[in-house]
Amino acid sequence: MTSLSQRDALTPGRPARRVMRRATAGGLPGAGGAGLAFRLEGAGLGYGRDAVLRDVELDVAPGEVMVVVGASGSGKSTLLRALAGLLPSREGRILAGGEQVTGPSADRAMVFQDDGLLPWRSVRRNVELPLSIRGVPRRERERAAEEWIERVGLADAADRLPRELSGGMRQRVQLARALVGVPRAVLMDEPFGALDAQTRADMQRLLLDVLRDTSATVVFVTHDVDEALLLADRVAVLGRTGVRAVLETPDGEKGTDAAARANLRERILEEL
Ligand SMILES: Nc1ncnc2c1ncn2[C@@H]1O[C@H](COP(=O)(O)OP(=O)(O)OP(=O)(O)O)[C@@H](O)[C@H]1O
Repeated sequence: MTSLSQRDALTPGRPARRVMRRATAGGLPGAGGAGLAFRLEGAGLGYGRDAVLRDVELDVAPGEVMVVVGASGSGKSTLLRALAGLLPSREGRILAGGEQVTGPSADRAMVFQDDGLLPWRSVRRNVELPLSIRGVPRRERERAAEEWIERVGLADAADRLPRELSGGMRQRVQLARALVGVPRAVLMDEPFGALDAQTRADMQRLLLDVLRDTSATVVFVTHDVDEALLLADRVAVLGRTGVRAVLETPDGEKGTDAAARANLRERILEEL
């Protein structure tokens, strides 16, 4: 069993504070639905002969923002890949919405640090992509893309190519592309890691703002403890081979209670 300290034992199925967020499905057919619950049961993950994470027990409640922190190489991206269905578990089970994860799904959108946008497609066409793949009729996907491009503040850049955008703008496109299809979960791997401090703060605010209107579950990987405190409902700390602790952020608006926040920050740093 992974070393979850007693005081930090997670509560399986704990209702997320943000479960009641409104889904902006934008009328898309087959889109949306409640946030996805994830469950890892004795999961073992690794590459070839090398085990990275062993015997991981973790529950992510529908609609919550679970931020995963840990030292470099502790397996944060590995965990995220497994939730995305890009890496099979070697032991135990990984469940999404009660079903075993066997591969990627449109229900689970990913956002990476390096933007992964298609360089030959404009902002507009990149944002439409998940809807095109799903066969959403042109007019509907154009309308949904337009709405999200506006939402992330890129209305004036909709016809530009990715190379004509700043790093922060490219991450805005990624965010719009991830959310346009109204996924049930968004898996984010250090999405703001390469941005300067000011752009990063802007993106964090934008993310909190757009998530308020979705019911998607979010699993967000970061190195940055302050980013974790700002965004998380709960923070999972990875140690050498597994989840060391799962810590709840204070109730109320995230990050507003300075003393509780400082205390939690200390505890996260102790566990790292
Ligand atoms: N494709 C791969 N093939 C083999 N080993 C890999 C692969 N990807 C990652 N690893 C190894 O798995 C371990 C965990 O890597 P992972 O990228 O998940 O860690 P991380 O916590 O996300 O690190 P960082 O914070 O530096 O991004 C590392 O030892 C890494 O070298």
